[in-house]
Amino acid sequence: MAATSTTAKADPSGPGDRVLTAAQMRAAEQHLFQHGVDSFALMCGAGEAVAGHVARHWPGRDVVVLCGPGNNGGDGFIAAEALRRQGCGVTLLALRPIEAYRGDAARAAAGWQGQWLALDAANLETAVQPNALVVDALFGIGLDRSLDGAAAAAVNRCREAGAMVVAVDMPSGVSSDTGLVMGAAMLARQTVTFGWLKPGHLLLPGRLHAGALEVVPLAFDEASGRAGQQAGGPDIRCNGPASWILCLPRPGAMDHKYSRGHALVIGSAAMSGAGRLAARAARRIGAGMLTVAAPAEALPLFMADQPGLIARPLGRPEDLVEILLDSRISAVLVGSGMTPDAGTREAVLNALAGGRPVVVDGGGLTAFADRPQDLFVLGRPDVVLTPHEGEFARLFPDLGPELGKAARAQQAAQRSGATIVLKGSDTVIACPILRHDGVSGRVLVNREASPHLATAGSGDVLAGLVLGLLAQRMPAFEAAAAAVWFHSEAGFAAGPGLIAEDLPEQIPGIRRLIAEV
Ligand SMILES: NC(=O)C1=CN([C@@H]2O[C@H](COP(=O)(O)OP(=O)(O)OC[C@H]3O[C@@H](n4cnc5c(N)ncnc54)[C@H](O)[C@@H]3O)[C@@H](O)[C@H]2O)[C@@H](O)CC1
Ligand SMILES: Nc1ncnc2c1ncn2[C@@H]1O[C@H](COP(=O)(O)OP(=O)(O)O)[C@@H](O)[C@H]1O
Ligand SMILES: [K+]
Repeated sequence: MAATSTTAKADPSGPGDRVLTAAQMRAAEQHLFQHGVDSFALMCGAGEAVAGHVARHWPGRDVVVLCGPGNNGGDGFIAAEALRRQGCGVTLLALRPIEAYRGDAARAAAGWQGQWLALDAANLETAVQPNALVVDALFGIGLDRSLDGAAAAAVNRCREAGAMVVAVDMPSGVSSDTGLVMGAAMLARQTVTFGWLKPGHLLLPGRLHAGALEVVPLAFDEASGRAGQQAGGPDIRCNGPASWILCLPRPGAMDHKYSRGHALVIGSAAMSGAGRLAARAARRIGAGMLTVAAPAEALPLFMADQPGLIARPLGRPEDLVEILLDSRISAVLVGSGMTPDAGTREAVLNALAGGRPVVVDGGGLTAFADRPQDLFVLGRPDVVLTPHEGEFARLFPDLGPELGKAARAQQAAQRSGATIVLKGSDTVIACPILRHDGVSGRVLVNREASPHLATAGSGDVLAGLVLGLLAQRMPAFEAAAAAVWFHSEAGFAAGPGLIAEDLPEQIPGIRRLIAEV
């Protein structure tokens, strides 16, 4: 079931759940070197770990090792020699002549006792036979341009031959910071990485190229991870209960329905289903009280669906202002199922002016496409914007995919002053608050979600989950992250054939499992 599988999925995230960019990784490495760790010993540890991984998964199999020009290639030489010594048939193809290697990679290359073959078309064709086992040690975190020439030919040959690829650190061709494919990229069955996961292992399409992940800690420890992240860039982590469980609301004996949070959903007549789904989700995640404010003609639909909610008519914009005079309302959702027009814009602005935490979703986001600045209320991290890619592009047209999803969400959070949930199979949650220790902001990447969530109304459920947690006074970044996690767990639990209506009904079971942790 979902929550158990998530526990299993959380294991390979290495020491802690940090995710380091290439620059942070290099800073972590420097920290180790300053504390007496030898760089060649680190490379030997990496290469031997790769050899161990291959020997464990494919005992006795012949293997082709492809070595690039830098330290990733260095890891490859060490792995190749370790496998050769264990008696495996190893064919090694190197992108450079041996005399071109420098530093630790040169030392590792000198230790290779087998035949030196150039990585060229002829050798590739001979060595990479159908179903070959290939260790990809071409490029790791040092990839700085698109693959071409022999490296691109190696990717093509492995693909043509249906080779089983084990990637060293990164599948070559995938940017470790963005997860984007640079020209061409290996499609690995498994990736063995060092220290911590990199954003490119989690973000699409990199996640699909990396396959199953194994993180080998080597000498990296908490202090070097912290030093790495403090060197610059965001504090990126995998989204999971560790990031928010301490502030997940739990009802107590002294609670009553109002103290558990009074959530307000602004519903629409045109697409009432969105508000109904969101309301259901907010209640299932624990909001004690839920009011829907919607055009009078839609109210019977809400009431028939859910006898436990309160429905109030919303005719003129002032009605919302009046409803918000009720100080017990502790969070508001606006935009789900609403048309992106001037009326919706006014509703969003009125909701924001109410001073309560607000989730702005769907039409509430697109309504600001031609004036995004009007939506950006700086200093309001309790405002959560939940765009999918299309909505994001309308609000932040200059933050294009080439920046990578983690950086895009982080920059959007800084610009808007709001908590950002950039949705997808690799949903990223970004906090606008800068940390005191020089780390430029917190970012969580949701590792995986059920593709069955790609169905109409699923985003409305997510918005309702965020609302329900905000209403219970969970801090916005944690509420958004927990909602994304519950949503993806609900997707796994409901499984094939799920419709959005199923998702809120999965929440109590998942919540129960969390309580047991
Ligand atoms: N940083 C660490 O903490 C550790 C790093 N190790 C290994 O070292 C790797 C990083 O090594 P490097 O910094 O040398 O980087 P890489 O070996 O990933 O690649 C850099 C080299 O490739 C060249 N290059 C980059 N893109 C290219 C392209 N598209 N076509 C042709 N050449 C290209 C660069 O000019 C440079 O020579 C890691 O990925 C990992 O495998 C491990 O040995 C142990 C720990
Ligand atoms: N392929 C996918 N795999 C996993 N999750 C997905 C996938 N596609 C969409 N989702 C998730 O489903 C939800 C869809 O939201 P959204 O696009 O707003 O749809 P709607 O407005 O129809 O509810 C988001 O939470 C998103 O992260
Ligand atoms: K690689």
